[in-house]
Amino acid sequence: MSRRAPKASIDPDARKSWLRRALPLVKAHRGLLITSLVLSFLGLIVQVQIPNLVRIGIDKAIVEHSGRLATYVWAIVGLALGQGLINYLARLYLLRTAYELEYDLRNIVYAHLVRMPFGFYDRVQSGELMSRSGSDIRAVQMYLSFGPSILVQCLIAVVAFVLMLSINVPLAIVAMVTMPIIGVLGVSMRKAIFPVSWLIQARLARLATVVDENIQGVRIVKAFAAEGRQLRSLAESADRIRWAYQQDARIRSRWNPVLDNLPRLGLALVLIVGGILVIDGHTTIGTIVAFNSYVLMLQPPFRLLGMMIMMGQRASASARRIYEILDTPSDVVDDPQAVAPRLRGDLAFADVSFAYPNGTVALDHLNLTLRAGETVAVVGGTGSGKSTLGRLAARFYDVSGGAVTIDGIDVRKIELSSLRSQVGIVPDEPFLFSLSIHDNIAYGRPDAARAEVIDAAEAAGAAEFIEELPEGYDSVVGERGYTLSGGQRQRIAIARALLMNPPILVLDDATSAIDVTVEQRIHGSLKSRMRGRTTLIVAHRLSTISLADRVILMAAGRVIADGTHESLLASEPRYGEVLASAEAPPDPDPGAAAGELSGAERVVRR
Ligand SMILES: Nc1ncnc2c1ncn2[C@@H]1O[C@H](COP(=O)(O)OP(=O)(O)OP(=O)(O)O)[C@@H](O)[C@H]1O
Repeated sequence: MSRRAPKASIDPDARKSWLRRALPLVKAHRGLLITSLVLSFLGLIVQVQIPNLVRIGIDKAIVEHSGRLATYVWAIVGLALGQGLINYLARLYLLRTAYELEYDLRNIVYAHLVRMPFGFYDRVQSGELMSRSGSDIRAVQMYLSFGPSILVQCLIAVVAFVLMLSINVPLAIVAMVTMPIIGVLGVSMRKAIFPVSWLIQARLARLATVVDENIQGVRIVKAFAAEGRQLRSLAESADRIRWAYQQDARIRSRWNPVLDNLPRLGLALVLIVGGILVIDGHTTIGTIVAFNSYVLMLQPPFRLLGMMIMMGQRASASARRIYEILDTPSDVVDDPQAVAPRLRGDLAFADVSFAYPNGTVALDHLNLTLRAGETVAVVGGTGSGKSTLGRLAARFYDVSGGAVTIDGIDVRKIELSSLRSQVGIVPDEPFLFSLSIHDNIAYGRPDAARAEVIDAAEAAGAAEFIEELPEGYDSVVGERGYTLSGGQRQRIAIARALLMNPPILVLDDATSAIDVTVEQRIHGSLKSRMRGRTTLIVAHRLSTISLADRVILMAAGRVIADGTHESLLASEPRYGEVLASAEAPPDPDPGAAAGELSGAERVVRR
């Protein structure tokens, strides 16, 4: 299916009101919107003619016997059919406008989200983002598309009132008496309901977060036998929602009977005043019947006024939240003079300092150079800044001080897409998509041939277990790849990075879940694949460190020692300490013989 780009964007001027900022989007679809509004106005004009025709039919054909009843009946049927057709078209165009607007809004928000830097995702909760890109977009869309249509429907009141005035002035005024009251009460009810419905939305979002965490974290919940606790937190959230819904029901049941019965009061008033007028010979029976219809016909638009005000309040709050995303600039963007060279792989950190957006200092005036083709293991205590090195090399974040360079070029001067295709990162908890294994490995190069995918899988030591799966490379892995063990997922992630053949490869604890014996087996192929490639390995295990030519030891965001494994072992007591704490205790693991540890098992062991 072809994808069309959004037809317009949101006005970037944050000083303007939310509606004015959204105007370019509405204008881009004005053809559809105006067609739907004109059609619904036409429909209303036809609709108000029907009671009038009933009036003439009763008065002429039934009371005065001066016309054929069938003529009026057919005319009414014809008008009703015409109105049905017009309403059908009006609704069709209105819904098309609504979904076109929603499509554009979704694409605008999503295009912005994918451009957001990592720091943004560190701050914002995924549940919150889901809600912004779901219900908030819908609330804005509803108001932009249905708002004008409700206004047009309210015009029916004006048209019908004019028509009633032309028939009988006093009775027209009587018929309209209850309408302003319905309007005012409708608005008051919505005002009373709005805070509660807002609370319901917020609590539903909270519940969604709890459910989301329960599902995402089900392995940890089960591993810690915390089902009871999780259920209690779920019940708490559900309870809060129940309370809010009860408040909503209380307000509605207080207001609705009044709002429902006011039109009946209108009918009674029309009957009594109209009845007197008929008895006195000032009007006809047909007029009373027609005015009855008008009283009933006019009531919904007046009630809609209240709804429109509420929709407006909700849309304004939703728009504010959406604009918050759109107004957050992406600080990691391409420099206008950025280049896209084929990199050799000389990677250098020159006096690099870096703090995460929350202020945590991760690197402190760090200096490190990796020559092209060199394999370096980074060792250090937890939180010493090892993983941060790879994230800065791929420019997931920008340094706070100093510079990261590749082949002497500052990474901020290299086009992001070029940089990221040439710096491959394999994290310790890789993310797999619920696609086939082939597609997961070929994620960075969707056009890769099956032979290349198999070759990468072989180098990563994944080919063997993949071939044993019932559908081999076409097996679809469960959501996030959870049908595979942790080590199997890691090997697929390594294959995914190797297939890209990047000149710089960062293995961030990427073999931590792979059983040592399996790791030993794939060492040969990994080593040959690392040859000629600059490889940075964040390592805890001796077996992994042995893949490297050189080892650096990190502490508190700095390099504190640099040398071969043997020289560090001999000269640097802190190196021995870090290794000892990482290696201990050797675990006589019955599962290890069969393969790797699953995610939950590893969590339990940690
Ligand atoms: N996204 C983040 N937001 C804020 N602080 C972070 C983030 N990621 C890491 N940190 C902090 O930055 C510091 C360095 O983290 P880093 O992940 O580089 O350490 P590490 O040496 O790889 O640790 P480990 O071996 O435990 O993975 C730590 O204090 C950590 O808490």
